Amino acid sequence: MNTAVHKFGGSSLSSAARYHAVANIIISHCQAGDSVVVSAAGKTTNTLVKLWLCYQQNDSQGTLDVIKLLKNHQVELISELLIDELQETALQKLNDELELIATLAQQQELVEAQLLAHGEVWSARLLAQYLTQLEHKANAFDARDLLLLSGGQLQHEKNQKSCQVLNSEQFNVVTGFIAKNESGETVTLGRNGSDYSATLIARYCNAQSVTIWTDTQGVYSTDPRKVKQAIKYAKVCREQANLLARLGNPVLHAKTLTPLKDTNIKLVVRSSFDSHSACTEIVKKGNAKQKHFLTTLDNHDLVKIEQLIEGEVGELSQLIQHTLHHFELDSETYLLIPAAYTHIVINHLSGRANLVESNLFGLGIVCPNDIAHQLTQQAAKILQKYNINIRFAFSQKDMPGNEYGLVLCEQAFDTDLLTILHEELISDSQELAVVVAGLGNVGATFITQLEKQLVRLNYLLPVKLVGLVRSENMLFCSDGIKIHNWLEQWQTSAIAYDNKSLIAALEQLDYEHKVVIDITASEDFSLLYPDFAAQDCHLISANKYAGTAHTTWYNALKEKLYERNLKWRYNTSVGAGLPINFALNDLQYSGDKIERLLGVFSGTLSWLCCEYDGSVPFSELLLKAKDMGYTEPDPREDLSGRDVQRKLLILARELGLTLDLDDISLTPMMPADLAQGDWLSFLEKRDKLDAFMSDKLIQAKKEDLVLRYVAELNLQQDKLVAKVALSAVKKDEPLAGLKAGDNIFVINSLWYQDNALVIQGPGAGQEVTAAGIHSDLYWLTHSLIK
Ligand SMILES: Nc1ncnc2c1ncn2[C@@H]1O[C@H](COP(=O)(O)OP(=O)(O)O)[C@@H](O)[C@H]1O
Ligand SMILES: N[C@@H](CC(=O)OP(=O)(O)O)C(=O)O
Repeated sequence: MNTAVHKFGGSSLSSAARYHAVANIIISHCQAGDSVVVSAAGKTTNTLVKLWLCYQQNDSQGTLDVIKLLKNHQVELISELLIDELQETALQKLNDELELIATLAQQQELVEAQLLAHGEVWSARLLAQYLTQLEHKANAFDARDLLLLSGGQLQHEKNQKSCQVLNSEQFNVVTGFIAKNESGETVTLGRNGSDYSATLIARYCNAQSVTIWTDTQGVYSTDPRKVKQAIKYAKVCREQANLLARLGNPVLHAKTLTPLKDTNIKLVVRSSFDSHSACTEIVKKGNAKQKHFLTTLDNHDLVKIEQLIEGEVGELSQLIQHTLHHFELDSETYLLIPAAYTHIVINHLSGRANLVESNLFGLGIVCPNDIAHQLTQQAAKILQKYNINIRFAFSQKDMPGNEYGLVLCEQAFDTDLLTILHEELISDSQELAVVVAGLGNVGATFITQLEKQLVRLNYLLPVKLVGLVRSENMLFCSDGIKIHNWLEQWQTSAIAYDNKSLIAALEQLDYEHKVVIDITASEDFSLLYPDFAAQDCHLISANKYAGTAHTTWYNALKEKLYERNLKWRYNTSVGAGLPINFALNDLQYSGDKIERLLGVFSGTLSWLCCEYDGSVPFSELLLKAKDMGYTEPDPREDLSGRDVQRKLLILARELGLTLDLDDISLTPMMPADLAQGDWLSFLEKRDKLDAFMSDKLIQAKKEDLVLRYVAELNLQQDKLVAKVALSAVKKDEPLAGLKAGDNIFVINSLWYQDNALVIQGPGAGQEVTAAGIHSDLYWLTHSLIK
């Protein structure tokens, strides 16, 4: 049977609400037979360690206080999650256990590992009971019945047998972090060790995959809680993940990868807070680019050790329950030890260890071949510039293909400094993958222009065209599509398109940044934007649908993009390449307040209104425009004004207004009943349209006015005016002086009150629209290197 192992860390189980979320993930992502490995809820292990310290210091009041703290937390979880008999039994059991802990403490009989194990026992039991209460078959297992160590070595054969008790008919909720030794005593696998428990159980059960569910969406270039610009990596190779862990990074425990050696068990890190977001897959060597990482170490001591014995680092880590980093430099061996445990290590090594430096803070740099030295020097320079005293800086080859650098300093660096280091050391390593959807006139022109534009973009950041998408086919080439013969590649290598395959192809892209450029006019395609965001793709749209979708959907999309630090540009969805979005944003950023926005936003209706002078019936002009390709296939789509209404909504939202399409009054440029029926039936009734337009023109001429199809947003009055309609305008107004086919935007603001700011020019056309999309792509690329 294909089983999977899912591990939920303390951060995923910190409250009743989180247990509930975890249960939902299990119900939706796991099958019966899967194992769910859990850590202690929230910071329970830290609290248990505190209890152990009080006990050791004979602080009986402190011991009782911490027991009370543990009790309150567990009682709260149980009371919020379980009901009736299940709750009663669980509370009783907890009470008995806490009483026993208190008694053992009083009798000086507490055992450290046995005490620490309670955290995992409580969370496994509670989660299994909660799943049972939700009517799913689940059972809690104590890993001490599954994982045996003898002489510090895991007993693989025995453990494999023991793991056969894991049942294929239910969810098996297993305690992480703990195991037992040959004397039946509890042993722990080291702080953060539940990741290791999960991969061990996966190996023993022959599972297909291990998912480490945590509170970040994967493995990032640095701690995303500290650096907003941290880059989430789609793939990280095992060697680099291991090195990162050995430098003390908490996202994966250092031993996690050991059980996966020589197996094809898939390992992913994903968020239990956002279970649909793209994750990080930890892959075998050669299946991912080498990445750049920064990791920090807090308050460590540097100790020189004589003649390190094989396996001793492991033993010492076990002794202090923390991963220890060791390295050799100038034929000396050094150990980096969390300062609180240095005395234990030095005592244990009785005379073979000397303290070299104490209370150091460190920056670890994990990077591709041959640049660790350069990056370490660069980091040291930056730190010195910020008055950080450096005690030690070196770089090392870890194993073939892996390098790292370590800078040890006297002071801790705050998140601002880490952000600067990230910007200076990591940014250069990034690449942007471009996927273009929609290969019509504008799409094809965009790609032709891209060949030249890449030279400019690559100056900022390496940019590669990796995907082309049409409604029925798609072409993905993760190393980059050769632009000069993309059509040939398309013809030989494009595969059938469907939404699922597109998302899977985006997920596979091993790039720091990805962008989907939507040059389709498809509403269905725009509905995939949240999925693109979940795959960490930036968005550039010429398509207007997402920008004018219902507020709830639109806001949820914006929120999702914001959370992931993703950008969305849609410069060409209004006015093709005209910089109207830039202008509105720029004015607002510089403190201006827009009071009125007026304009002609449709090239087709602009042409029709400018050309129509009554000398020929309006419908004749309309058919001419259709023949010249100026209109939609059914020109009534243009006359309906819906497209203009959408554009006005996009601009209104750019001004921060919360509007929906229905909030913009729309009067089409034709009698309402002409919208019904097919094109031929419309042609039969074209006289009606001619009479409608002729009336409007006669009336306008009488008042010495001209006709324009106008979109208006007026924020001056108490009540917002947002409307789209045919209007008669004065001949000396900017709207009147419009060139046939052009768009015009007239902006009145605090600074442009009487004399409006006017942007005018072609609002359609493949060259200018494609160039407008390039403007967005350039902006995005530039924003990524900042
Ligand atoms: N490069 C990184 N990528 C992701 N998370 C990181 C990284 N560096 C540090 N972290 C930290 O690791 C934490 C997850 O580890 P941990 O707290 O042990 O989770 P859990 O309780 O799920 O085991 C994150 O909250 C994050 O702050
Ligand atoms: N509860 C243990 C083991 C563990 O792995 O926890 P977490 O998955 O929360 O890092 C600890 O705090 O060390």
